[in-house]
Amino acid sequence: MLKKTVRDVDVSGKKVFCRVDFNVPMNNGQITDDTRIRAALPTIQYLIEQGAKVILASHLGRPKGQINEGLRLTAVAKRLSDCLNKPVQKANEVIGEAVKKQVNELQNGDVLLLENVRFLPGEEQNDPQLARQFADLADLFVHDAFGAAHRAHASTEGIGHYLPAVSGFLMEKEIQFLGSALSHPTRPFTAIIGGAKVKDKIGVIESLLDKVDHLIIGGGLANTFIKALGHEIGASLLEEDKVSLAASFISQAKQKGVKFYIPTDVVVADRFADDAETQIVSVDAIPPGWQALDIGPDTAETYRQVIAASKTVVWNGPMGVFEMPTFMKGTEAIAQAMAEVNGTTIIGGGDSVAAVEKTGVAEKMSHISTGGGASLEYMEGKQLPGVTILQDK
Ligand SMILES: Nc1ncnc2c1ncn2[C@@H]1O[C@H](COP(=O)(O)OP(=O)(O)O)[C@@H](O)[C@H]1O
Ligand SMILES: O=C(OP(=O)(O)O)[C@H](O)COP(=O)(O)O
Repeated sequence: MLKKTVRDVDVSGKKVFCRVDFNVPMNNGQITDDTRIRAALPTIQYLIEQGAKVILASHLGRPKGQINEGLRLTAVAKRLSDCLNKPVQKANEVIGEAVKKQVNELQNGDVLLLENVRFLPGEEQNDPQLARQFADLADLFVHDAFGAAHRAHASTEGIGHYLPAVSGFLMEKEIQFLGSALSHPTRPFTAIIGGAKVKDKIGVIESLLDKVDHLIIGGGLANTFIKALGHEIGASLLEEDKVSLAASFISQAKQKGVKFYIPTDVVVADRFADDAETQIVSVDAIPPGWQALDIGPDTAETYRQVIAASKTVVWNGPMGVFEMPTFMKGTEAIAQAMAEVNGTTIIGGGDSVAAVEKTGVAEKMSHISTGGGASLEYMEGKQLPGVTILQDK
């Protein structure tokens, strides 16, 4: 079903609540990759040019309904202002009297960024009262946070019950591209899944097994599968209650004729630090107390060959803790392999995109998606709540 976009409505002089995904990778208060900010600029610039009063809202990280000084959006407002080449006002709260006053003082074309919406527990609970408070600030809801479209939260879904809701340009572009590239993928079709959001992503594997020819597992997610094979994984990141699910995916893959790849060797470290002591070990020889923080060289070479022979590759989730140079080689190898594919390559997710940017091969990808979990769920064929809530054309 086609959804209305910001082009289909009159925004001039209107107060527009625009949800964006400014959940950017940060290190010590510094933004390490601003792809998600730049990706939202076309919608924001359009709203400014049309003379809307722009109220931007985003989450940053997972502060779990509490104020977390390290997760304020101050640096984001500054970077946005630099990108737009115009002042961006920043609210110190998500909602309340001070925010209302700031909104009421906005002139046409002004931009105000609210504080991290996840400072309030009502955001993730999709509390109707909070959604109503957001809606009361504005005349229209523009949803441009594709990366958070799989979340039914107050600022991504709830608000749409109280205001006319349309998509922004980024949301529109992501859905169009992913829809057409993945409806009839050229084969072999390979999906690569890694990263640390194991609970969120492991479920996606079930439906991917009906779609792909090869499924490659890496990153923190791989440990749950290594454990499912019966190996000890020391102090590695693990989702204990997902081990039997992981085992069932390994046998389902066999039945369905899907080639399923789990690391055969890993880089282990004696602690979670760039200057830790490291070893490359087989997955059946992870020493007690050590943690797997990257795929090993044999695994990277196997994965490279599978990727190189594919015609469609979708990748979400780094192969290791790429933020630390010591554990970046696996992710780098996969990024290089993706760059050499003669076919369609799609990479999604805040950290995955940052990793590809860091490796310098971003321009070689067919599509860089701002959503990791969102693009996986979209690929599964799931209805994304943040899209469903938008008005039909
Ligand atoms: N073996 C590992 N152990 C712990 N964390 C890991 C491991 N491999 C990758 N990670 C972490 O996963 C994070 C990214 O995961 P995720 O949020 O799922 O990806 P994305 O943002 O691309 O969707 C990175 O911060 C990275 O350091
Ligand atoms: O970073 C995001 O997702 P991603 O890591 O799947 O790309 C989005 O901003 C959603 O964040 P969330 O997974 O904390 O809801």
